Amino acid sequence: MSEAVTRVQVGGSAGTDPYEVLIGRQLLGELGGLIGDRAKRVAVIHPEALADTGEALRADLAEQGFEAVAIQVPNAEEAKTAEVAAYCWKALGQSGFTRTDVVVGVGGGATTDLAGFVAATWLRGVRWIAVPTTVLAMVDAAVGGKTGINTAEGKNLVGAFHPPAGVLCDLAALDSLPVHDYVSGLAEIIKAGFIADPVILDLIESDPEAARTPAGPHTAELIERSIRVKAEVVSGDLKESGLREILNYGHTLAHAIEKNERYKWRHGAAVSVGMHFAAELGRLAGRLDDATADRHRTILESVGLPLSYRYDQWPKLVENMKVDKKSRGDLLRFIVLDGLAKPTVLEGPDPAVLLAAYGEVGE
Ligand SMILES: NC(=O)c1ccc[n+]([C@@H]2O[C@H](COP(=O)([O-])OP(=O)(O)OC[C@H]3O[C@@H](n4cnc5c(N)ncnc54)[C@H](O)[C@@H]3O)[C@@H](O)[C@H]2O)c1
Ligand SMILES: O=C(O)C(=O)C[C@@H](O)[C@H](O)[C@H](O)COP(=O)(O)O
Ligand SMILES: [Zn+2]
Repeated sequence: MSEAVTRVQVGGSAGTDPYEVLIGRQLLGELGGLIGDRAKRVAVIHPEALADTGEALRADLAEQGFEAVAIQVPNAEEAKTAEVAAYCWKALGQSGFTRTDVVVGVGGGATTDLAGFVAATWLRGVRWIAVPTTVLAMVDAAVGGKTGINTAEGKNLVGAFHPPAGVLCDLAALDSLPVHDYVSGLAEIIKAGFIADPVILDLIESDPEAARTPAGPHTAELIERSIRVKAEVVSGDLKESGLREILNYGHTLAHAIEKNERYKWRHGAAVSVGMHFAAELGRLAGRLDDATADRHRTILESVGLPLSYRYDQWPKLVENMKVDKKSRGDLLRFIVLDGLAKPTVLEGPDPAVLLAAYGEVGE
């Protein structure tokens, strides 16, 4: 008997095509149907770490009658470059990829961001399907249509809003994920807890050690709740004209750290430090109560996420934050909390307050 599949709908308002996020096990049988009859060719973009998965998918799609190619890209952030995107465009061109053909991105958030970007830009936009294989990609990166690559100047500076035609979250994929990567994804789950769904925080706090593994008792619920938070936000504001900015909680500093580390840090680890900073900023700005601010440290630390970054790097981080997409002119803007699940924008904080908040984070 097949296990239950949960379906979460995304979009469908304001002229966007709705699509579904499927959460369950053994979901890859759904792929052919999502690709549809109009496609002749399918490109499966996958990272080196998932070479076997990528090849198995390609072979399966070929058996179903598609002209299927597998495009292997580097692991992690090394895939999110203009050079790798160009390599993928070349492979699509050589396969004769047309507007009815489909890209499938299988992997972590770096791979799905790249695959979505390649799909957004090829022929000015072809359909794509996300098959996220990390917890972070399931709960965040693969949902919502933000696609893109990094440049030397900053994180995700080149990209497009291009929602997928469907998202398949096969929980079985998480079993092969290194614990470091699993825990990194918990940062975005905790983010969803602080900005919108505090039950997420209660579930993690009930057994932080168990939350660190896919075998934990609340894994499926944590993933589903986080996807529902993301789905609701992006359904109301696909192109980030307002509400969607709350998903950037902790990201202003996080992206500055990632750039400073030349994209060698895991995104979730940087978001963890970034949320710690945002909590201190909220507290010092007089917005956030002490208990909720302190809760950030406790919960992030309890699952093994980092809280600190190098104090002496502050001037560089400030420079990096200026290219954050939420900036307007010379004004830095941060998402902070007015209380639990009450995200808001803090515009142009006093540099002294920013430094004081970083004083709590820097080591
Ligand atoms: N588009 C969005 O809305 C959005 C949201 C959040 C994060 N992101 C982006 O997502 C990226 C981070 O994604 P991530 O945390 O998934 O990291 P990742 O994609 O870098 O994956 C981490 C590592 O795990 C490997 N891997 C993936 N699945 C595996 C599996 N099942 N078993 C073993 N190894 C596996 C990858 O090849 C990589 O080496 C960042 O670039 C971030 O900017 C985008
Ligand atoms: O979907 C969003 O919107 C987010 O901000 C989710 C973030 O977790 C994600 O890291 C996103 O890629 C950041 O977007 P950016 O526009 O700040 O690059
Ligand atoms: Zn993120």
